[in-house]
Amino acid sequence: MSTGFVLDQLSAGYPGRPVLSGVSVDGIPPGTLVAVVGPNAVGKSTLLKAIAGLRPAQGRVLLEGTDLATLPPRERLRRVGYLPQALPQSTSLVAYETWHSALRAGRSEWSAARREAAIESVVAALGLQALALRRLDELSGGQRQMVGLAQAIVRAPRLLLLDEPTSALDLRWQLQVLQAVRALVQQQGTVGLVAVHDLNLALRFCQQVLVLGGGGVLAAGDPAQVLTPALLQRAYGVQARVERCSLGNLLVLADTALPLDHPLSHTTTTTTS
Ligand SMILES: Nc1ncnc2c1ncn2[C@@H]1O[C@H](COP(=O)(O)OP(=O)(O)OP(=O)(O)O)[C@@H](O)[C@H]1O
Repeated sequence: MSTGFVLDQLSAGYPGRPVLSGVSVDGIPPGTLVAVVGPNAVGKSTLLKAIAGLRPAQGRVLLEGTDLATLPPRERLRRVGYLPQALPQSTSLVAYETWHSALRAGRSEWSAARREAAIESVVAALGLQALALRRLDELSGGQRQMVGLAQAIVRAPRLLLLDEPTSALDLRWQLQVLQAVRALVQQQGTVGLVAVHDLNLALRFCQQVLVLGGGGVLAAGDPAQVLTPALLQRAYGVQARVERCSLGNLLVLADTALPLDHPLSHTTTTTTS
């Protein structure tokens, strides 16, 4: 029985607008956090939605040897946790109730005690104690983003898809959230795909990176090897350096935006059909 996560020739898009064509990813082992990166509109959200089963797609998504398209919707919901890019709706429910709803929908077989324990564990991991009894319509954008993240994680999915989970978070919470997500992924043997714009977060927290470009995969693998100045120029149309900081961590320093018509700029590339 094969383990981990495989994308086999996945194509997805919108009526009259193909976005991704033939995206393949070799077996990603359990316990791996993968950064999905690339310029605006390249298809990061489309990819995560297609994997989650929220957009029609051609090709196969295999998780632990199972083609997700063959699963009944309820079972797919159980195995796949998805955090959309949009912040959770502002409702009068308190955060704790939204986590319970997520468990009722995705883990109805769990006992009440197990559900309570799952919520407590995620609240502790993300540091959300102060938010548990707050109404969503009284929270800031960043606080709502963290509540939504807990909803995706609390069901202990085997595949976690997070679309820009740190976009509304301050510096401290970006670190706290990605540290917690990486630890959960490793402890639970989950595969996590996280769309991020901040390449330094990808370098710091993700074991693999998937760089999208031109309707497919531009590069994939160990972030420290993949995110080179040449790749950054090709993918984003920027001149950038990758240097080690005083702690020994690699950092991307983007220096110059190349002109839009620069021959190596991604902006000259169109998506394939
Ligand atoms: N509902 C939709 N209908 C038609 N086209 C769409 C729809 N949603 C997205 N698109 C188009 O699909 C392409 C990919 O969008 P997507 O949101 O996947 O990009 P992204 O890489 O996540 O971008 P960003 O970094 O800006 O969030 C874009 O050209 C976008 O305009």
